[in-house]
Amino acid sequence: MFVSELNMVSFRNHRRLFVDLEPKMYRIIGPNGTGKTNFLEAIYLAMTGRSFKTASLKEVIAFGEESAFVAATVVMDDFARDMEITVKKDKRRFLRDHNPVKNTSAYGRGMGVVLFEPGHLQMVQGAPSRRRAFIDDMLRMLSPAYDEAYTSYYHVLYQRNVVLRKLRDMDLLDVYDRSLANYAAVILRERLKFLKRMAASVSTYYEAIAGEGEGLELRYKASFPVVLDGELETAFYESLKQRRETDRERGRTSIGPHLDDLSFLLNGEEAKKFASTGQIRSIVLAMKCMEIDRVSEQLGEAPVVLLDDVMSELDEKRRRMLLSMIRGQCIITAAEPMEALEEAAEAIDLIELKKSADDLREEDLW
Ligand SMILES: Nc1ncnc2c1ncn2[C@@H]1O[C@H](COP(=O)(O)OP(=O)(O)OP(=O)(O)O)[C@@H](O)[C@H]1O
Repeated sequence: MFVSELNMVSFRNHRRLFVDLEPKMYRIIGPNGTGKTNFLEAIYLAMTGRSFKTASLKEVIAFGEESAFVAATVVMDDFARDMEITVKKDKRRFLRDHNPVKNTSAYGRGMGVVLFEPGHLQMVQGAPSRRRAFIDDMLRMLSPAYDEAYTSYYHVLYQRNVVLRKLRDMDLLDVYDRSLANYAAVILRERLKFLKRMAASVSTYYEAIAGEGEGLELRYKASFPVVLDGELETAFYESLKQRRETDRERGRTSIGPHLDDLSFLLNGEEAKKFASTGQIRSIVLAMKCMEIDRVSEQLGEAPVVLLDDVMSELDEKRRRMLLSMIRGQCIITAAEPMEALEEAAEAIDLIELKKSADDLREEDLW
């Protein structure tokens, strides 16, 4: 899969930019603040309908403008798809092959894009939300059923929390508990199935990167007692029911997939507490390699890979390992030139692109 054309207008600091791309590796090297990450954000947004920088899409509108526009032609299975997003202050429009699409799930269906940015290096030691986000983002891309359960779960969770804080309506709370249990069971089953499948591949990658014969294991840490037979939904509902009073005092739901965590064990010890910086980087890299593999396997073709400023965080061996994992289109940003990139990737010059986009006529863009 690859992006063959990318077009943006009033997108962050890019007033106008148009580029033709091929299914190969590109590098964008330039000083801080030139818009390298914004360029990757535009690709990610055009493919998925979501930004990896913000939940509030209107932030992508260039300062002082009324709207932002980003469009990409994505070639998948030798078939070109036109993806187009317009964001205004109070509304947004998603078009897939020129047809309006209501939600991001339908918009980005079948699109494969893997992002690796410095924040991901916090996956092992950072807050549990980072680990959940890693699994959730991947599963949402791979499984429409997961995506649906995930969106519904957070919607119901919000409503349950409102009832806990403001109302004393037990019947309503019961309706939310049953609904939450239904979505939680889907989320949990899919997460556990996924972890079981990916554990072996992550540990193989880890050994290849670290090369020290250390065993890496992944463990799911649930916030409530998990039963693994068909009773999961009922068991979670009962746990929620028992917690109603405590949850009411706290004003929030104290168990569920929104609080679960993942832990990494190196030779049986918690990596979060004991691993060295190098070992932690190897774990994250192993997770990313697994992600690229998994998305390729699911889609039957290599995803678009976006590497934002991570090369300088990796040593030469890990850089080369990562580059060797990438089969299809990949766009890599860095503030400074580096040997591995000069050899492997073609340059994209944002300044030159901006100059040539200035020559485009208005009607070519909208
Ligand atoms: N909505 C917006 N409108 C205009 N400019 C914006 C907007 N949002 C961010 N910017 C500008 O974009 C620039 C940051 O761009 P970006 O993060 O892509 O830089 P970068 O080249 O990746 O830099 P670094 O190497 O530091 O990561 C900043 O100068 C910021 O002010």
